[in-house]
Amino acid sequence: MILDHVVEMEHVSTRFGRHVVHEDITLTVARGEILGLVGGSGSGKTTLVREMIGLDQPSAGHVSLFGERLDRIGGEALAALRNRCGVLFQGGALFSAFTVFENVAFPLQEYRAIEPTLIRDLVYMKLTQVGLGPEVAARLPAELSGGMTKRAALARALALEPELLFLDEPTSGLDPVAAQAFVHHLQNLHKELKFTAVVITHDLDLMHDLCTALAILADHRIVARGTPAEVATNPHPFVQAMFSGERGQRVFGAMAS
Ligand SMILES: Nc1ncnc2c1ncn2[C@@H]1O[C@H](COP(=O)(O)OP(=O)(O)OP(=O)(O)O)[C@@H](O)[C@H]1O
Repeated sequence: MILDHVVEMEHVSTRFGRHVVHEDITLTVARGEILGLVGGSGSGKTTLVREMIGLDQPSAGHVSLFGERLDRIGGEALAALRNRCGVLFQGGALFSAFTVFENVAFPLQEYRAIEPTLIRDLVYMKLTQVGLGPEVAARLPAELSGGMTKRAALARALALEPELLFLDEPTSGLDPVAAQAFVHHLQNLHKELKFTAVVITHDLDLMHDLCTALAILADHRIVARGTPAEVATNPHPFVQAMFSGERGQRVFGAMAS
């Protein structure tokens, strides 16, 4: 069977001046998988994701999104590809002066010519999908709890029914109970909507419960890539520090030993 690759990065190197971030990275994201992108602070996770959607260009190598080489297409074609992606930024990043309704409606008004009544129905549908009641629609972001903010931001990221979802530390700032509920919700949505996702995370529970694959970024390269169970047994020192510690052992148990 030929795997359908949503993202393909080939021999990607990234430098900012003399500062080397990535060196010869080859990484694919298969349709339907939830790939956890894991690495230390400053290891280049965000930059890698920005390159996947053409917001940054690598210094060498190339990136394909939905089978199209990003270095070979123009602005309009790139915008069309980006519209097939949803992004959940770290911390939610809702527009603070807009209500939840207006935040979720924004991509629908911006990118699609849709009747106002249909927009209203779609917004309420998205809110239901992420587990928010209609009473939340009129609230401002400042009036939401951390968990509700994440859910509202997820509703906005899902507004255009993306094939590919980028989640930047989706559980950061949530207490363990809210984090677990959010991950559980993402799992159910993934079953229902069958999107592909790339998740930047440091959360071992999320890696264990949500990710179908992990890619570990260290020493400017992808040093491990595979199922969470495969990656947990990788001998690279960064991987071992992460998975063999007390918390890693508790979450991954026998997998990492
Ligand atoms: N536009 C830029 N100009 C110069 N340096 C940059 C730029 N963008 C990123 N960097 C540098 O590249 C490195 C990787 O940054 P990046 O944000 O991708 O890391 P990260 O793994 O996402 O970090 P964190 O987990 O802390 O968010 C950092 O040293 C950062 O300072």
